[in-house]
Amino acid sequence: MEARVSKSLHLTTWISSDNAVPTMSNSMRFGTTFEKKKRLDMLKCNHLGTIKPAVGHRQAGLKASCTSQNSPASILESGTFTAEEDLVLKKKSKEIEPYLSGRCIYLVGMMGSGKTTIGQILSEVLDYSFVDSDKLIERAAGETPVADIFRLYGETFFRDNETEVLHKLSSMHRFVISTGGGAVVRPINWKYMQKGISIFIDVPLDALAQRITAVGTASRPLLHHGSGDAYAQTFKRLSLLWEERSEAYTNASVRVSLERMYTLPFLTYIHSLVQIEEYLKE
Ligand SMILES: Nc1ncnc2c1ncn2[C@@H]1O[C@H](COP(=O)(O)OP(=O)(O)O)[C@@H](O)[C@H]1O
Ligand SMILES: O=C(O)C1=C[C@@H](OP(=O)(O)O)[C@@H](O)[C@H](O)C1
Repeated sequence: MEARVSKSLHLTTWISSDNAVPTMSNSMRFGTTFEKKKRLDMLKCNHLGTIKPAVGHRQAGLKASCTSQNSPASILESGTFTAEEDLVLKKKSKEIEPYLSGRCIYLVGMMGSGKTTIGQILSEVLDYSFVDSDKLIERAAGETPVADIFRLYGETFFRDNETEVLHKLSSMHRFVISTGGGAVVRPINWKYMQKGISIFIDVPLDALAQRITAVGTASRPLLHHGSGDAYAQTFKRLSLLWEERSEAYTNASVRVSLERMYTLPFLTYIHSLVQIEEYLKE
């Protein structure tokens, strides 16, 4: 099956050629070598592949996000933080801004470490746009969920497209990018991510296994398992992946360890910003 589909999803047109942020009309286009059924899916879904532009000046005060459909318009305004915490986060982000110079922020870390959750809030605080690389891959495949991409086309196909997505994103500015947990394994991906600042969200495996067991493994094909104790199996699989990947995570510019504070959201964010600041001022 894998051999019959395009090697990549040709994510060509959603980034404008002059390296500016994508416009509302920049949508993903799909490869011409896809098998017939896939072409039909693509035609059906072609209108979905749009990334909203970075909100440079907060005209609407809200954040464009690939995953915003079911979220409150603004997480910062949703009561996640107290007014005081909100102010502290905004003050810190203002201090960082001149050093950041619009560079993208890549969040890396194991499945369930909170890359998406943290990334959405960081993007709001920094007045960046947020994007989840898995969502871009899914979108380019006609809204095919990651689990189905793995099942239908295999992991190599998924990884090739992950690399292509990161390549395209590497010419962007003012994006916080939540990457898939395995994006760190290919050295070429680091070449792209090093155009921006990468943050490794380091969470203990037992906390990851608890979170993932709570939400199930349906969307995480590498953790699918049969019957038996779900927590034990998830923990075991995460441990194996960790053995393969732990070294690759050390390539990140910054490590945010949530070992002791992963249940305190505000500290997570301020800690991430302070770590970015320290790195940028080095
Ligand atoms: N700091 C945190 N404390 C507790 N649970 C969290 C935290 N961050 C994320 N989660 C939960 O863990 C799960 C995975 O988070 P997510 O942001 O999707 O991780 P990732 O993008 O790294 O896979 C979600 O159910 C989310 O609500
Ligand atoms: O660790 C991995 O190899 C993967 C992590 C997933 O992303 P999250 O880390 O967002 O769950 C997704 O990219 C895919 O299922 C593979």
